[in-house]
Amino acid sequence: MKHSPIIALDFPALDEAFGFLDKMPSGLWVKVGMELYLQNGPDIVERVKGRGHQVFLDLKLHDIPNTVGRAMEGLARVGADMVNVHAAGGSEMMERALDGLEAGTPSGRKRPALIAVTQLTSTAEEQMNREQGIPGTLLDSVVRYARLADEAGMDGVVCSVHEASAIRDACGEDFLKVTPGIRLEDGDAHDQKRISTPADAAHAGSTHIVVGRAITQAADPAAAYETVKRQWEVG
Ligand SMILES: O=c1ccn([C@@H]2O[C@H](COP(=O)(O)O)[C@@H](O)[C@H]2O)c(=O)[nH]1
Repeated sequence: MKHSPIIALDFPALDEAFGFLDKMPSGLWVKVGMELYLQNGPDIVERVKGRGHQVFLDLKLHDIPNTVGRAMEGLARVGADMVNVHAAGGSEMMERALDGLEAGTPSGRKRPALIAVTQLTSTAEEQMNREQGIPGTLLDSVVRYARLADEAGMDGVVCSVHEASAIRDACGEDFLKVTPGIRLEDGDAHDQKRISTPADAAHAGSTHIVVGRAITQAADPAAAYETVKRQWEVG
């Protein structure tokens, strides 16, 4: 199932993020990442949600199982709709993250979706082989992490569009495939290595696309958002 594009609110300050949102339609999916969260604190999530948006809190937790489990218990109270960890932390860490999230979610509130980052979209295969010491193809590594995440009870993964269809085959249609690295045709890749267009993402079976600079740095962000949304919906 395709969800609305998630806009990455990669701004340092609250007033910049809200200034941006003032120009955008209501009822968006937005992503609060480390930049905004660490400089503005947990309240940022409720404040963005108070404006009628759904929030993916992208903190990519990666630590020992006990630490991640306890951190997730706290994060469950912050009010995000989706949170994440790094699959490289291992199955025990992911299981403890899920336990923490379930324990911390206030009664009557839906548990946030929990997804695991496979290989960052800024990682290229050669770099993975050389720097992480993981041999073989990037696709194999991503699918392996996706299976591990599925077995640990995660609701889905963060991957690039290039791996989405293989993950659908391995983990099923309902397993979330949240895909950053989205660019409009001929857009600047910046630091991303595995990029794709919204239409490619729709064809590959992404369930969510995450779009930052292609919208936030556009001359007309609202128009750029509409273009992304149209291409994603039409596929
Ligand atoms: O593998 C990953 C995981 C997370 N991200 C995040 O998505 C956005 C992408 O921003 P762009 O400006 O569209 O490149 C950004 O917030 C990253 O932290 C990712 O890119 N890749």
